[in-house]
Amino acid sequence: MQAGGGRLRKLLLAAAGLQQSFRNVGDVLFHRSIHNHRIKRPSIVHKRSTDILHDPWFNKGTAFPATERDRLGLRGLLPPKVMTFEQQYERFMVDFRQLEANTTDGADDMNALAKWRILNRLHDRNETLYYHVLIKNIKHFAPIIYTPTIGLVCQRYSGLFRRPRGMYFTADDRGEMMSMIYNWPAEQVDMIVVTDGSRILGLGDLGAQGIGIPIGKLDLYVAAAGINPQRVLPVVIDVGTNNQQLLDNPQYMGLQHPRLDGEEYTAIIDEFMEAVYTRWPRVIVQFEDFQNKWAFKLLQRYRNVYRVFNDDVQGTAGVALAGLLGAVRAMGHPMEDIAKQKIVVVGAGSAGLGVVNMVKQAMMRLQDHEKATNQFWILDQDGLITSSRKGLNPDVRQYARETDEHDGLKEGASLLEVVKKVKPDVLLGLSGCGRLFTKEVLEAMKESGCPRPAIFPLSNPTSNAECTAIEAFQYCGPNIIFASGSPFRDVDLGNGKIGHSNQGNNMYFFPGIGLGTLLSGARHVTDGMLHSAAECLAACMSDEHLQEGIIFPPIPRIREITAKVAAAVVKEAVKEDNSEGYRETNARELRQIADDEGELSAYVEEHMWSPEYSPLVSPHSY
Ligand SMILES: NC(=O)C1=CN([C@@H]2O[C@H](COP(=O)(O)OP(=O)(O)OC[C@H]3O[C@@H](n4cnc5c(N)ncnc54)[C@H](O)[C@@H]3O)[C@@H](O)[C@H]2O)C=CC1
Ligand SMILES: CC(=O)C(=O)O
Ligand SMILES: [Mg+2]
Repeated sequence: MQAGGGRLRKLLLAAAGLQQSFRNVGDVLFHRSIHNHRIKRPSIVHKRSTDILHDPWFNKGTAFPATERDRLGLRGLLPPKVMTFEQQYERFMVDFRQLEANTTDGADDMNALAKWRILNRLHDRNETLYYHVLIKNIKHFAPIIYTPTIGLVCQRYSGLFRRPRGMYFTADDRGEMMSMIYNWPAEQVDMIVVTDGSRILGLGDLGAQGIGIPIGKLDLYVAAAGINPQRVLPVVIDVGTNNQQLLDNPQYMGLQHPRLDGEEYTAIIDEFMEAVYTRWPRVIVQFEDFQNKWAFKLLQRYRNVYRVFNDDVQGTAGVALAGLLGAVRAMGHPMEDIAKQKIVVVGAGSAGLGVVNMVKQAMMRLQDHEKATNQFWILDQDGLITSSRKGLNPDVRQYARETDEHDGLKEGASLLEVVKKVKPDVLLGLSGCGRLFTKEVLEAMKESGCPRPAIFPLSNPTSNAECTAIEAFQYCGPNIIFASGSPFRDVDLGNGKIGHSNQGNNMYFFPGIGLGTLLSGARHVTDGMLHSAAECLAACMSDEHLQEGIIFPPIPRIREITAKVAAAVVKEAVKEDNSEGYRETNARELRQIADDEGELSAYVEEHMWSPEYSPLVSPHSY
């Protein structure tokens, strides 16, 4: 009997063990008591003792209350003092501030890397506290877990790697991906950010080390969009690298052969997509930092089949469009006047072309501007693109300037020549090439005649920005509207005046697109949803702020702004009849909710995860 009971217990334990390998999806759910009190529902943990302390999802460290210490076999395994969540937060921040104070003489990047290490260790230990720290200090920490520091982290990732995060699919996994995907411990995944590491920020091909970017983007999904961190998955698809330094580096942790290309490459991405959508049919996949050669092709290949978008092409476009609409209003014109702006874009890659396409569509939407393509002058590394350029792909050809135009600009004209002749209103950099907006270029912009020229050096990280905020204000004058991809400090213009430095980064956009797509259950991410999001982001700014040159909301408001953007996305998806509903809310109910602004924002906010501890109960203890 006893032996049989023992076997049964073993079987039950084995079953529990199996469950252990699947994390308990910790949606924050509240129960309303009969007295209408909000009571936190417990999470069931299929672990005990030190296994709980080593699981960042369940670990509360010193905050485990005495009852849980008894219930979960933790008594004696922690220092005696039971701390509150806020006390833990304070303890972390005190320690962190001490480090900052003690390393101010260190090199900037060492300082930033040290901060990243500390945050990363907290992430590994206690996810709830990590996201609390991140959300409360988003302005201070976004530059660490995201651009610019994450660029440095990616460059050094083979050395920095300690504990795995996310999944690696490689060219060697062909034929295995459909089963590999089940190695991921979460039963449900809502958001995947995937890169092939081929163009990480403006830093080029970093191969498997590019995993830092999906991790950073998904941290923002959690912090800004309230996506449950148990339901996100960062992925790198490693098809090799063409970066010679990585190929030669014995410490490099990726595949050390040249990148696969052509049909071999697409077969790998196809297999990955099929695997992902077989296991999680409703997941949203964000493509990130794919080289230009593949970014548009993959987007076209999948956008009508799966719930996907490309952040560099579409996210950047959305944020740049919102910024330009703001700049037009700051000039004292109505938004529709965007159609009259003369826009010089440096960089004809995924981001540059994505922006131009979306701004063109906005010009046509807002002002029925048939010749919208005429408003753009696009340069790449060979200078101004004209119709006499050989081998132009059709996406770029539509914007190529005619060489017989009255301004007399020739094929390959330099940026300085273009700015001098065109006298643009907007100068936008998405070249990945630092310092292209030279003193002379900026001075020429000052002479353009535009009362408030927009200077947008959007390339990342900071070292790749086309100019700094100080340079822009110094050479182009105090009236400019300035936005950069990575953050710069505001500039002291003297006489108590401030030159505002906006961060024009897709971080204001992609979290709302992802959240809105999720909560609407949209079948596809449509252009209409992207435009509604951009117009919503632009509308977040008051005329007073715009007059001061502030065209994007401050980073600490990112969660509130993301909720608004997500609501605009849900509304548009419903309007387009592209929405299937989400969880218990079906498409019909969602239509009713979307009709009422208050109900819609409550619906969005209700579904945003916040870092809070929930009581833990173990099946072994009842
Ligand atoms: N602020 C933001 O939210 C975002 C910024 N970016 C940044 O934009 C940059 C470009 O990204 P992608 O378009 O994806 O790269 P890409 O590689 O697809 O395109 C780069 C383009 O810049 C051109 N270029 C390179 N050197 C140049 C030079 N010296 N003069 C003129 N043009 C030059 C290339 O010919 C190419 O057309 C990166 O630094 C990236 O970090 C990208 C996405 C979002
Ligand atoms: C911000 C971003 O997506 C990039 O620089 O690639
Ligand atoms: Mg990117």
